[in-house]
Amino acid sequence: MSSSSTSALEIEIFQYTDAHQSDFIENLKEWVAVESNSVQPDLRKEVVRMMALAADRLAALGATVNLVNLGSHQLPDGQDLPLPPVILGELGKDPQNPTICFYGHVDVQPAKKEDGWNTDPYTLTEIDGNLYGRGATDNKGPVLAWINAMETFRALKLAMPVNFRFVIEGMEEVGSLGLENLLEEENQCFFSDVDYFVISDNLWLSNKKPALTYGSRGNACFFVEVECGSKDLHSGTFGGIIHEPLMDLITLLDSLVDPTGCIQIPGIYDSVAALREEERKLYKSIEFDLEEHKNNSGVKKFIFGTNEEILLHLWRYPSLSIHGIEGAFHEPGIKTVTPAKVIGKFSIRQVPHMDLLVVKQQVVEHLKAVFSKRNSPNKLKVSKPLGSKPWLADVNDLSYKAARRAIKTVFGEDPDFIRDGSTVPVARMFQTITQKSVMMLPIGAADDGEHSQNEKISRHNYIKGTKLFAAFFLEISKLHRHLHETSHTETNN
Ligand SMILES: NCC(=O)N[C@@H](Cc1c[nH]cn1)C(=O)O
Ligand SMILES: [Zn+2]
Ligand SMILES: [Zn+2]
Repeated sequence: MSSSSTSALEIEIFQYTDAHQSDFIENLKEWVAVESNSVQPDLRKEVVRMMALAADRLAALGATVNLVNLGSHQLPDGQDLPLPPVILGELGKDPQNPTICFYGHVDVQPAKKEDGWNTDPYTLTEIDGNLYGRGATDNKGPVLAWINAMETFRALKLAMPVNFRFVIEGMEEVGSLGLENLLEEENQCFFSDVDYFVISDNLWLSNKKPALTYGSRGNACFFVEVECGSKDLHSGTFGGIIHEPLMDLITLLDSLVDPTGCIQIPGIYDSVAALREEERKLYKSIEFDLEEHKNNSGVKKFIFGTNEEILLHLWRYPSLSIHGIEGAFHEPGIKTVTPAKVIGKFSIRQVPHMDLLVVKQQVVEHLKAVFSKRNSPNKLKVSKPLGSKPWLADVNDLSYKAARRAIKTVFGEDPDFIRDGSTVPVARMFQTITQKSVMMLPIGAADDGEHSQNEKISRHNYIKGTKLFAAFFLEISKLHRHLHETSHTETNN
């Protein structure tokens, strides 16, 4: 449905988009077919191939594309592995137009059919209006939707209403390695004329209602390692007479959070920004369907029972999750061995105004204190391999106004204004480094299953997302020009 204020130009653009749905879906099929998994080193060549495909598509639109080499990084075994290049692309330099920098990533989380997928994760498959495949929503679909919107203007021979800049990376799923340095280096060059940053790498809060995102949590990832010696031991020969590393580790992991979700590390909540009354009211007014969210998760019961508590704990309080134990036996069957070294992996989602250095110190002190009570002779090591800060935007920025109007035009309703419990490290990087406006404009629905089995984007969201981006180009162009004409007139008077 389109609102009554849809212009003739928008109608022409939307009709083109509808008529070319199959082409746009074919493009997504081609991208999903590339197993650009950035987590597994032996698939790095596929990430590099994916970057080249994305660069070609931008170049076909007439963009100048630079594949920037980021050097290499060290794997846990000490081996050096080249990082995939980052795409810096640009199209348009009209001084009358606003310059929008779009960020996206084309690497994906790992996926195997045997993990429980109903279809091959690398063959985009449409079932009941949903397009299933790894990366369909995170993040290949949204990146292509932006490109489709540009392609529509080009195909209809319409003047581009904005200047485009692109940052497309291939290491987002492992913490955007190497990106921050590049952004700092390019701040006065590539980013110098950017007015607005737009990121489309998160989901709506609802399965059906569009959203605009003005905040995301950061993340501090921790490894806690316990080692008793250089080799695994037979539990019949040594069990009961040694301090087993896995027992030490389980005690340490068990000490982190209580069953109400409250983090047990002393001091961790000390600097969390106090909740303001307007904020509480805002949460009350958001249309959030707790039952729908529960169904999307597949679990029977959440820790919290009200919308407000759930949103507070997802968006503006820290949370701690345990992700795995390296070195512990995890295959089917029985193995009566005690591992010599185990590494527990957990992360703490950061909110304003937590400080990563302070958090690390609190974690280390807590783990050491718990460990010392066990009188274990084993070696304890704690490290923080990755840390990203939270991000919070000003919803009065012009880009939010433009996006809100575009959403109303395309979806016929106002968006929810939401924060995101997950982390898009680049949002905070753009904001801190460039001091420019950053907005997250998601097109995926809450049930898209990012990082999960049977990830999808619906045909509806992919196509409407394409229209949304096109409508956004027009709205931000209008508002930006108006603002600059007004300020120019004021200066002259
Ligand atoms: N859609 C964004 C996303 O899923 N981001 C990851 C990024 C991350 C954070 N810590 C390590 N990686 C997320 O888990 O939030
Ligand atoms: Zn993503
Ligand atoms: Zn992701």
